Amino acid sequence: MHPPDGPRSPGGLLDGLPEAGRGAGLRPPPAPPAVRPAPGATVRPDARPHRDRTAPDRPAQEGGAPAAEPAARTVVPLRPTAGERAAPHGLEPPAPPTDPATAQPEGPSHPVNAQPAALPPEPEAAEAAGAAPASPAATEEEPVGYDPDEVVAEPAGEPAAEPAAEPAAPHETAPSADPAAHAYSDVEREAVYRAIRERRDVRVGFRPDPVPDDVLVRVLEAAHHAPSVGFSQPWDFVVIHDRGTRARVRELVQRQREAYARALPGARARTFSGLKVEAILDTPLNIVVTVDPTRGGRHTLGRHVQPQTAAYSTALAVENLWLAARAEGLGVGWVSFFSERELARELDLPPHLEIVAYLCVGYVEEFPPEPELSLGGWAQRRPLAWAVHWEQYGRRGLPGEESTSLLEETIAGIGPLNQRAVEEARERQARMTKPAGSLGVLEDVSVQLAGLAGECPAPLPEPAAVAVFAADHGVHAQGVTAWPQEVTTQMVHNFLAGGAVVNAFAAQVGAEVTVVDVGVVDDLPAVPGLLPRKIARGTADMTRGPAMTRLQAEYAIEAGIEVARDLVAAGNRCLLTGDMGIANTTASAALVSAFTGRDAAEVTGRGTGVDDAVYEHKVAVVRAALEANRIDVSDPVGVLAAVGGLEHAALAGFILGAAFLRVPVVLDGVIAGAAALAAVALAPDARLACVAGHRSSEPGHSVALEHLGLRPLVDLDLRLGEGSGALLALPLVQSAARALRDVATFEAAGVTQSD
Ligand SMILES: Cc1cc2ncn([C@H]3O[C@H](COP(=O)(O)O)[C@@H](O)[C@H]3O)c2cc1C
Ligand SMILES: O=C(O)c1cccnc1
Repeated sequence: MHPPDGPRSPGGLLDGLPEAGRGAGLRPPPAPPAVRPAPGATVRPDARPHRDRTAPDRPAQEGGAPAAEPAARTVVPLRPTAGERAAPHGLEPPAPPTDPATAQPEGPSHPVNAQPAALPPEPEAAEAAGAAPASPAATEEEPVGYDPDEVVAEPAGEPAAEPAAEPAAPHETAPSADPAAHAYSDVEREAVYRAIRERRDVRVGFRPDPVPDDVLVRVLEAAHHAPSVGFSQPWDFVVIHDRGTRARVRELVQRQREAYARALPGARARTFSGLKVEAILDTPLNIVVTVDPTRGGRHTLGRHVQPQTAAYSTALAVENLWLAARAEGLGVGWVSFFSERELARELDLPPHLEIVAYLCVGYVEEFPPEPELSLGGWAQRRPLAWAVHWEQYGRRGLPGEESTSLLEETIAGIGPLNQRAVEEARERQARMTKPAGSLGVLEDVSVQLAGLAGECPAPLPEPAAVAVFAADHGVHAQGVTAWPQEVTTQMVHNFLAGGAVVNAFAAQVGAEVTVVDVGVVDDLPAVPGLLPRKIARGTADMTRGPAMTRLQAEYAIEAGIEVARDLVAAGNRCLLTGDMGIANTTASAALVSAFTGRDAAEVTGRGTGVDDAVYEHKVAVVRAALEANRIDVSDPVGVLAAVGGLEHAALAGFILGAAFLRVPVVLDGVIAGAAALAAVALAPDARLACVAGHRSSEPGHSVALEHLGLRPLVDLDLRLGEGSGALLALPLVQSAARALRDVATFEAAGVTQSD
């Protein structure tokens, strides 16, 4: 599946990002957040340390809507901006630090195929960089004996090994000024980090060779030295060689695997069918790791408020076992496709035990350089920078970097198409066995996808995921729709039960449906498939002032960015927009009018279907909302806050997130079009990641598409939303990509070209 110009790296979240795209300037700092909750319960705490918390509250307008005028904002300088950094998420592996004990790696890690940033270099590299080689003492084998006293002081109190280069006993060493005096030698540390880096969940390529008893004891000793809550050591290890037992366990696993496969959307199911999930019979032994949640008696220190810490402790034992196994050259595969009770019965375990892990252990032909699921395209490694927050969740940045908001970082990372890939794609289209231009708009789509991915041909845009952002609208109170507000909640339940149009279309084209609650009035159940990201219980009535506070709009945008990141990290290569929110065509019309300058009457449609009288009223409501708020298109977040919905803001973030990740985003109807106007106002190059799935019959949608310069792929008088139009376009986008990838050239197929 490599492009014709030779092998490439496995392809990370940010691979192919043209450097030109990294330095896009930041917008001027957004105007200050008016830190006030909207009427109704504000669900997210409305403050962050890096945002201005001192902005005085404004008196609420009648109806409780927050005031429009912003107060002064504390601007936190960004040093450097994400765009100025050499590689915000580490396109390069880190340069070897000269002293890994103290030096910070220069550059963050490659998101997929390099060492994590915190991990020092290979031993050779460390030595080449001037690190001291190991003394012979360091390589002498220590007997691995079990000393309970050692472990009582876990984990911080465990005696640190003396640096190998200075073999003096700790009590003889003069107090050192160096706080890292107890660090291991470079070589020892590298060995620790190497085991962590190269540990793999192995499922293929096991050898039948038996595992010698002494090796197995060492590995189990390592597991047994794990930290545990209240030093309860709640684990046990059942070592299984018996082939009959393993064959029966494998049958249980097979059944679960089949049930899981049946629940997968098409594209996922295809990838999954090629994935191995267990090596129960391929390995010479299996180890069942159990937890006894009662071990240690009634008063186990630390467990009484957090009973789950017993299982956590046992998981730590599994990790110790796994790392030790890696050092011994043993592969370990953790099988989780089983019903715990079924397996416990099969293994005749005492009923008070629970199973934490079922491990397949054996020597391997090789350790894959990356997780098998990453190499197989199932999921990708999240960059460390996504996971590190300073002082408060949401303030991101790696140590040594200035923290930045997700929105600022995302905007700064959105760039133009990769021109080399664009030209290669155009040139290839001209050589494909078809008359030039005969695939019409699909040729442009294929070129866009190549430019976006930075490689020609682009990866196929599958698997694909539609995110349906759901929220309610204060403007519903103005009587702009025939449907009661509770239909938003009811439809969310319908989506989750698989009964809506979005589900039917997604099933047809093999896409996954994720519903995101960013602002539904009602409480929603915690169920798989629903992401709870409620920012507020609906917006305020925009005819009386801003629909949201600025901070709520920012939170919603960031929620959308996060959803895009998560879906892409989970292996999706194409995102689709979806929406649900009774009355959201009214907010869409206001946004389209605000961003395009067109009159309310030109951009307001009948939504779910309203009669002439309600339609006239709806136009007047849109106009009133635009008059009640200060509209400044140079401040897109402010516009979203004024007349948008929480789902519009989240969709804008979702589009920005896709553009940042250089993954195509197929837009649905008027709600997505309105959100895309905001996204493109924030980052003009975000448009390059967008494919207009269809043209809805809402007039505001055509206006938005025209303003965005996007040509819709499907035009079928749809006016539903939910993601329906985007899903219908998905096979077209995928076909465009596949044609560029698979169609032979005239030279290759021996077909004569026209003169
Ligand atoms: C049963 C039902 C299912 C829907 N699915 C999408 N929408 C669409 O219609 C709503 C917007 O239209 P308006 O602004 O006229 O209220 C949104 O929820 C949108 O997703 C639906 C609407 C209804 C009633
Ligand atoms: O065209 C749309 O996107 C649309 C129309 C009506 C209701 N919801 C969405």
